Amino acid sequence: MSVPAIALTVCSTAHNSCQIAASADFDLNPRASSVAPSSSAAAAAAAAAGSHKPIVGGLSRIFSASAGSHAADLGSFRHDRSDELGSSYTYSPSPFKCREPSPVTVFRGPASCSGSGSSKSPPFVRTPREWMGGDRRTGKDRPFKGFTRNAISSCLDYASPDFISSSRNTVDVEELPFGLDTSVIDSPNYDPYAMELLAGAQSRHKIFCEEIIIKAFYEAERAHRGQMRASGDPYLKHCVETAVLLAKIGANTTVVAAGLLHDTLDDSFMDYDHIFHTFGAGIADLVEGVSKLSHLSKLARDSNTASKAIEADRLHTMFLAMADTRAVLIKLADRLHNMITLEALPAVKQQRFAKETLEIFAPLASRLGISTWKEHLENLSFRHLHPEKHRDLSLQLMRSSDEALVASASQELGKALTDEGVTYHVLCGRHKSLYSVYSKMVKKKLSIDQIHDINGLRLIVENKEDCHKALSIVRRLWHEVTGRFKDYITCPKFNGYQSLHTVVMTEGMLPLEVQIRTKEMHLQAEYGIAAHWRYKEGNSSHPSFVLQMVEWARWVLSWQCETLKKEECESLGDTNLSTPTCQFPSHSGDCPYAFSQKCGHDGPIYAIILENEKMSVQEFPADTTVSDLMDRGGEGSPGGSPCSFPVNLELRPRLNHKPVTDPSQKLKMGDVVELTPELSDESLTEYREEIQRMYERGLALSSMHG
Ligand SMILES: Nc1nc2c(ncn2[C@@H]2O[C@H](COP(=O)(O)OP(=O)(O)OP(=O)(O)O)[C@@H](O)[C@H]2O)c(=O)[nH]1
Ligand SMILES: Nc1ncnc2c1ncn2[C@@H]1O[C@H](COP(=O)(O)OP(=O)(O)OP(=O)(O)O)[C@@H](O)[C@H]1O
Repeated sequence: MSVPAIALTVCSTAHNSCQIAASADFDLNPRASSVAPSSSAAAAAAAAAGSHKPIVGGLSRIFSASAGSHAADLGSFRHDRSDELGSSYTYSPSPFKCREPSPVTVFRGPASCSGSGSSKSPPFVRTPREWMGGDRRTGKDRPFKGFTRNAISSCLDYASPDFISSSRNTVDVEELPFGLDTSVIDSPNYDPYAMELLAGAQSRHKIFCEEIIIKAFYEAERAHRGQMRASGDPYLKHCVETAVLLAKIGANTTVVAAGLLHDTLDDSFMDYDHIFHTFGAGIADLVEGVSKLSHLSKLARDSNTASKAIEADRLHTMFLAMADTRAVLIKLADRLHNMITLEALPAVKQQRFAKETLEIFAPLASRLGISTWKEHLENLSFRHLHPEKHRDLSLQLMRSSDEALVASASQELGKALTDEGVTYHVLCGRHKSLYSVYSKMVKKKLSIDQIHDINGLRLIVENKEDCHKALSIVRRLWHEVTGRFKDYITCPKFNGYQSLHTVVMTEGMLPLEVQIRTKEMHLQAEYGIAAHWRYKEGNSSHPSFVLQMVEWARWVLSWQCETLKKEECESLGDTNLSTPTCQFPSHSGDCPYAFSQKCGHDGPIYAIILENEKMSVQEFPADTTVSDLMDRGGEGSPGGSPCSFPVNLELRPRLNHKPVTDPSQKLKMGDVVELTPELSDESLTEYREEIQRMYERGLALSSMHG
């Protein structure tokens, strides 16, 4: 596939730069540093992602004390679905729930939705101005009025150059650019913690000052009010943290708003229509996409798909193929925050989530090129799956890696290159992540002392000649370790990978791997056949449509993450910010990224087959219909349906939770097909009788208890 190089370049290093920006937030983060002669992507991303302006004075201070440390978060976790419930849960359904709510959350205190659960009409049918009710005029009896208004005014004035000196620290609600639900703000049960969360988010990323984001925040607050996580944290915190993760990798307002609302469909009274009417189709579809992915993930977890390599691999592909890539991004952020706060769950569930994260979500992050998230997900999973190994290796790594080494070596090399007149595009470094070190030791049966790339530098120069000049400078600066030099430029790897590699000994007697390549070689190493995610996935051979799809997904993300894209383009000396010619996710016929056009007729389809509540991810030819699926009964398994039902039982297929009315309907990637044997009339009668008996027993019991 011909892929415009620059757009793809952006994605890759953009994520490297955000790796740096995000590193302040996570203690398990890969520590990376970079020096670039042109505007440093790292510094710029750090500035964009971590702008800590004191916009709400005391508020932001309160927040940073509590939310700045993720260690403090390690007590909370979102319970993912009904089966995860322990007996300690209380659950109070709202009359406004449009779909069966998932008992994911623990409801404490007044278990109402939006504080309006007792109202006769859904709160969101009122106009925004109607929300301004009585005490808006009087200004009385608003427990957190000043508090709330300060937060809001600060955020609205945030971009103003004279904000700091401005004496105006409140704003009238009339001035807000959209109607605010003041019933939420004024509710006697209102928790100031929500405003602290908003102010804290604003201090961490300026996107939280945008109208649409504030609006999404209030809707999320309304939806999740009264819901708590297992740790005791308000549920809203999870939504905010998910959105902050997205903001920090440069996601745009649509994605961040959908991140705030990502659990509303599954875990609150809110429905698609409400989100659609309030925010439009873009955000509503994304939230729905995340909900769909959550359901699939739950099915996969129940069926232990993570342990079945082929099915797990199909699942990655399916996730990318069936949903808007941005929904996958939100799901990944959701999972990352859940992993950060995994401690609150019982050990068995920690294991299950950690395994699924390692097998399904970390590879997805890798495919999308979000290396920071990938490493976090892996490290956190590793810590839960192998706590002792994690601890031992952490201790060993403290000896083998030096925080300052990569940064100082990078500076030293940068200076030497400049002195010798060798121009370069990027000079960056990284410390190998804990899990990556562990995997390499296991895979290659090595001790930690035999891992030479724990500290690494990468230099991207203009041409081959400069590669060799740079190599000789490296050799002059440090002692080269014998036998570690590899010239993949003269002898490219079988997949076309090209680069010069060497290992040198630094002053502190720690090895340092140096990779030197040109821009073109780097693109090949990030996006071509030699792409890093494929290299890391090892021998797995993917159909071409999967490769195209991953390329497309990565590119779309880089396009969605505007900040990063721009910075990265600049850091590679290119400002050609090409945008797609067609509207995501559909493509015009001539769109070079229209992978679906190419694979539409001959690419296989992966669908989820549910039988007897057991799930499998199966592959079918492109044109498979529901009736083909039914007819396959007996082909694969003697006397059975595609999986296990005997042919003499008529199956009642349901496609994506609805009965199939047209069996000639074609299956699509990611479809969920339920095959349930038809119950005989006698069985149905028995079921009805049993239900009647249960009902009567219930009546008798309730009359006994008055
Ligand atoms: N993207 C990409 N990177 C590669 C590929 N092969 C090697 N690399 C990079 O180069 C590094 C070192 O590779 P090699 O010099 O071949 O080293 P090795 O044979 O794996 O042995 P070690 O240095 O001990 O890991 C890896 O850690 C990767 O970062 C490839 O096919 N694609
Ligand atoms: N010497 C280096 N300098 C800078 N970045 C590097 C270097 N080596 C690898 N990277 C990048 O660091 C990220 C993490 O890579 P990781 O350490 O997990 O694997 P790897 O070193 O590339 O491969 P392997 O573990 O097989 O040696 C990837 O984006 C990779 O491209």
